Amino acid sequence: MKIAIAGASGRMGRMLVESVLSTSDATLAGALDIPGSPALGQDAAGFLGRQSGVLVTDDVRAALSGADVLIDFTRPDGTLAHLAVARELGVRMVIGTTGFDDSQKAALRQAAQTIPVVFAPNMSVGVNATFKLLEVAAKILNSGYDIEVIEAHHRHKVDAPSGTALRMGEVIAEALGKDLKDCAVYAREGHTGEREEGTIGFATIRGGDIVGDHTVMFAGIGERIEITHKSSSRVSYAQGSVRAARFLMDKPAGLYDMQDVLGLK
Ligand SMILES: NC(=O)C1=CN([C@@H]2O[C@H](COP(=O)(O)OP(=O)(O)OC[C@H]3O[C@@H](n4cnc5c(N)ncnc54)[C@H](OP(=O)(O)O)[C@@H]3O)[C@@H](O)[C@H]2O)C=CC1
Ligand SMILES: O=C(O)C1=N[C@H](C(=O)O)C[C@H](O)C1
Repeated sequence: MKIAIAGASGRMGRMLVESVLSTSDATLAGALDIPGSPALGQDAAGFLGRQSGVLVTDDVRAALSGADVLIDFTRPDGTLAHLAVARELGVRMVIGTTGFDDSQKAALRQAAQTIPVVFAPNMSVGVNATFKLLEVAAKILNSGYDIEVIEAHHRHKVDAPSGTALRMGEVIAEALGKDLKDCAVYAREGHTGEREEGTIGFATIRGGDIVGDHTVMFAGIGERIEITHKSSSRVSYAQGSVRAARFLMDKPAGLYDMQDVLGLK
């Protein structure tokens, strides 16, 4: 697999460069970053003290020209711009970026009619297993339990709640036969009144270098159940992304997620 990486000098981009270079069936085919990035013109593996022979560029076409798959962990507007070029060139995409609004998600779905795309808010096997556990828990604890999703991330994260927390909410809502849009409570402040039955609450913590923690609490009377996943390194996201790239190699156009990649559907 010839893999290009967008956001190559970002936190995930660097982890992806390292993962691709250490994967025997993968080669680094391109490294993209945003215009003005100090990484432009540098070797993509320079931060590791290594030479990959791939220079970081802001020329999307050049970065994608020799690639089978683009792995993109950037920002929604950047991802959609890269997706337009990937679609033209027939390059598959693995998208880990979070924070898309509904119209941006619609644009993504449309592009996936032409090229195969894996789009997932969390590429780790552990989080995807947790989604399954939540589905089971929500079905069993379907009444008498108040559901709260609590997430914590590093101080640099720009979107909230995290894409993973939102997906957890969607998985739970779906298991309960609801739409998250109708039952989510994203903020509480001041005189909020009592908790409304059947809602799913979200709480966000931002601080330091926390990689990514998610807890779902099912709070009943006399007991509560908590299902927690904690990331201690971004390596699981990067390895999941490479696995997703491999999955896409023989897939037709369409929108896939990590549950498809891991065979959990
Ligand atoms: N699905 C998953 O498993 C995971 C998803 N994520 C998501 O991935 C995204 C990136 O996270 P992270 O690596 O921590 O972020 P960083 O800010 O560290 O990296 C983002 C990279 O993209 C570049 N960039 C920023 N804006 C644009 C743009 N408009 N167009 C092109 N490139 C751009 C940045 O350049 P510059 O620094 O110069 O601005 C940087 O190189 C986030 O949305 C995050 O939530 C993160 C971890 C796991
Ligand atoms: O920004 C991050 O760091 C992460 N973002 C993803 C999200 O929004 O869920 C995945 C992971 O939690 C790390």
